[in-house]
Amino acid sequence: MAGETSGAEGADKGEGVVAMREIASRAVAISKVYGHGETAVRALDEVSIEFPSGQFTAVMGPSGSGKSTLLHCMAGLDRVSSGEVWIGDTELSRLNDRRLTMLRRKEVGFVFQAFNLIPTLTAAENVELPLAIAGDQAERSWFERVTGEFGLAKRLRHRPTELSGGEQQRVAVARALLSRPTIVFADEPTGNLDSRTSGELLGFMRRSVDDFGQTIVMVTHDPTAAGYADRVVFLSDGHIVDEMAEPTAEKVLEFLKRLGD
Ligand SMILES: Nc1ncnc2c1ncn2[C@@H]1O[C@H](COP(=O)(O)OP(=O)(O)OP(=O)(O)O)[C@@H](O)[C@H]1O
Repeated sequence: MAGETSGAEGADKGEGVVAMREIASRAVAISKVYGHGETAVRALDEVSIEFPSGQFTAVMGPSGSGKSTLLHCMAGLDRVSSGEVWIGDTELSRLNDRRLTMLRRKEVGFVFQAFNLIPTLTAAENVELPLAIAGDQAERSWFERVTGEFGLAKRLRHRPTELSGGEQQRVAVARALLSRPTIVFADEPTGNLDSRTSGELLGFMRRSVDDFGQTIVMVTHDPTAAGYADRVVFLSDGHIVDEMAEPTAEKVLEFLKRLGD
């Protein structure tokens, strides 16, 4: 986990000791340019940001503003053009592909909009897959706690086609959490879910932050989804243009309206 600290968040006021909050992941002036010459697109332009441990951050912004690019670069799924990405104490650009893959397996969970489960495996096998690939195994009690919290205990022997969309996405989030990663990135995890099922999934994600101390960064277009987060970061044109603490759906909607004016 990270050695970096920030601010006085989490300060132990009783003893006057400032218990610094760890930073799970951070970007230092990262830029990402796709293509070359006249057709080059600068998707991220010197973005710096910190994601404190145990915090749920939502990333919002117009289509094409660089949200997915930010997530992919932070998760080590894509390389930055310049700048530094840190997961805990490790700077990703210094890693070769093999070490980057190993770090991703251990330290990073990723949830995609399109569930991305393996159709021939059961829910339990899907949840265990990343650890199995890494030659590892979760403690039974932790596996049961995660799948239990996500309401999957009675669905573990089912294959993805036998599960609802909401259940499939809960399997995907449980899979991302099982290795107790430093950070979980979720790219529009509720994009394919109806509002009731979205609310359920977001409730589970919120509890994984509150109960397990998980760190989550989630891209969303939905102000209601952003209302489950501790903080919202707004991207526009490859820049972070603002952020909001303790968001509510109403506050976020109001802000987005003003941003669009
Ligand atoms: N592989 C790529 N090659 C070239 N350009 C790309 C590539 N991926 C993204 N871009 C461009 O980079 C910019 C940022 O894209 P990105 O997908 O990060 O935006 P986004 O905010 O996630 O958008 P959306 O909300 O529509 O998913 C866009 O202009 C996009 O066209």
